[in-house]
Amino acid sequence: MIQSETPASLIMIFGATGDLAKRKLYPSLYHLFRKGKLAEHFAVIGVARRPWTNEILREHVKDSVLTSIKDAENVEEFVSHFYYKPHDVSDSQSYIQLKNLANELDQKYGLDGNRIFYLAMAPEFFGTIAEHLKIDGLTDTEGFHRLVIEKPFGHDLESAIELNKRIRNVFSENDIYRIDHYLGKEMVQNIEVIRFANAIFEPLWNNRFISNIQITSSEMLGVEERGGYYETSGALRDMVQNHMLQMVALLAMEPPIRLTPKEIRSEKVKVLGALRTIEHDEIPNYFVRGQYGSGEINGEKVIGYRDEQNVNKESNTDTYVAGKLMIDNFRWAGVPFYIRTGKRMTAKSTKIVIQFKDIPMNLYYKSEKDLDPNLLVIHIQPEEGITLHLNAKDTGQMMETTPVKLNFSNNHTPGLNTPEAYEKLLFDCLRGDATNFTHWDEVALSWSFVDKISHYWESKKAEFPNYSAGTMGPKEADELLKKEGFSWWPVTDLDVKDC
Ligand SMILES: NC(=O)C1=CN([C@@H]2O[C@H](COP(=O)(O)OP(=O)(O)OC[C@H]3O[C@@H](n4cnc5c(N)ncnc54)[C@H](OP(=O)(O)O)[C@@H]3O)[C@@H](O)[C@H]2O)C=CC1
Ligand SMILES: O=C1O[C@H](COP(=O)(O)O)[C@@H](O)[C@H](O)[C@H]1O
Repeated sequence: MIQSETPASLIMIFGATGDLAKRKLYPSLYHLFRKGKLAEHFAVIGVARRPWTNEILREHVKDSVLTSIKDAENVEEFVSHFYYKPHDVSDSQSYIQLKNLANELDQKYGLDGNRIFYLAMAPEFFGTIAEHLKIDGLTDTEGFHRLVIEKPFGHDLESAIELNKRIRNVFSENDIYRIDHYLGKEMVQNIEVIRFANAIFEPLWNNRFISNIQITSSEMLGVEERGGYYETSGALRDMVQNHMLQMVALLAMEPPIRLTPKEIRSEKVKVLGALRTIEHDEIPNYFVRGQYGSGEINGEKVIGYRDEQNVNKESNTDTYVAGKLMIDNFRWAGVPFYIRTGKRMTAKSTKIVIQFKDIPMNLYYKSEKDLDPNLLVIHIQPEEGITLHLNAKDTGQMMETTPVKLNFSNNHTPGLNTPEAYEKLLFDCLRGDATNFTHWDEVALSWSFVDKISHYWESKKAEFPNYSAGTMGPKEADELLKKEGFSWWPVTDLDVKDC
């Protein structure tokens, strides 16, 4: 049975003064509190370097909640559960003080020794913090101890293995919750339900009926203040290694025998393991990289990537990636999964388009127009919904066909307010449900796939910039599909208009 309330817990947020905590974690915790999903028995300790007090943190949390939730109520009561501890991540004394405060709050709120350690900090600190939590006794209580880790989980396979070793010395795999916030998105979670709860899709979900699958995640924003981080990452590590490959795995996996984290993960792992390995010189046939130059977004001039703050003037960093993935198994042999993601593109949109094969013959061959292929579009964001593109008879005397759409839109359902990804993920973690977090095996396979591409790219100088801000990426990305008789479905034309 699904628990509707979380167990008593102490949540310790490392990086409590940072951007992620303010924009995502506090509003999400507040939503859980307001919906009655957060147990009355909860306390939060915010941890960071700056010398704040409980009062300053509470004001900060209040501000974060009121900025993002207009009709927030009982905010004073919510923030009264928050405490702050200035901290030095490499000093044992600091952890001992933290432990004393945690033990005190355990008693005060009746938290049963349950603890969640949320590391909302730069990844270089993850290993050190995990080790200190154990050495300095913060995990010495009776209850559960869970470690929530933000991305990026390593920079490549080697660094990810190293990091994993360090945290696994302290926490078991079952207690490690590696966040991929796309797995908390309503429509990403819906992929599984659309596939496995509808008799009409699953029989067609294979290489006999599907011609190709396209996943686009485009952003209008540039790198903003994250130039320093992005220079070491690029779109391949920032988006493909995690979010894009996770969506591929959910679309391609076999039905799990049970809806348990273990069974679902095991099916996803099989997909990632079946990704065709692309060797060095073949990479240009499968992957295209791009970097934005100056251009226009919403009628405003914007600078190119190389002129952004903390970015090298001759940077070779990819801000765009398009690729063809082949899954070499019985179900998917021969079906390309095209992915593309980038910054400073025409629209903010994440969509999945499943294109079905053409019917064997067109009875309406006398018509001027070709029949449009059937498409199933899963709208991840900003609209949330699904659209099925069919052909129907055009009204009138003639037997002409016209494309029609069957739409379901979450955004247009009255009273339905989709929770933020972080709200769902925090709720799951508090309940001990790791389904929508990435298992180490998935992380390792994703890195080994991506490493081949990044090694190749790092060995070659790119002709950057190669797309203007405000466009859908370099022309090579169109050619990638054109040579196989396909083209990218334009994301904005596929929007859900009504339901
Ligand atoms: N922001 C976002 O939208 C997203 C962030 N992430 C990930 O979340 C993590 C946090 O990102 P973000 O909040 O943006 O980062 P910020 O730079 O905004 O915040 C970093 C936090 O770490 C604290 N900190 C830094 N150094 C130390 C130290 N030596 N000891 C103790 N605390 C320290 C800072 O506090 P102080 O300065 O007070 O010490 C601050 O609270 C990163 O791993 C990032 O990749 C992932 C997805 C999205
Ligand atoms: O993880 C990341 O995701 C965001 C895009 O997330 P979305 O929910 O807005 O689609 C991206 O901007 C960022 O660079 C990356 O680190």
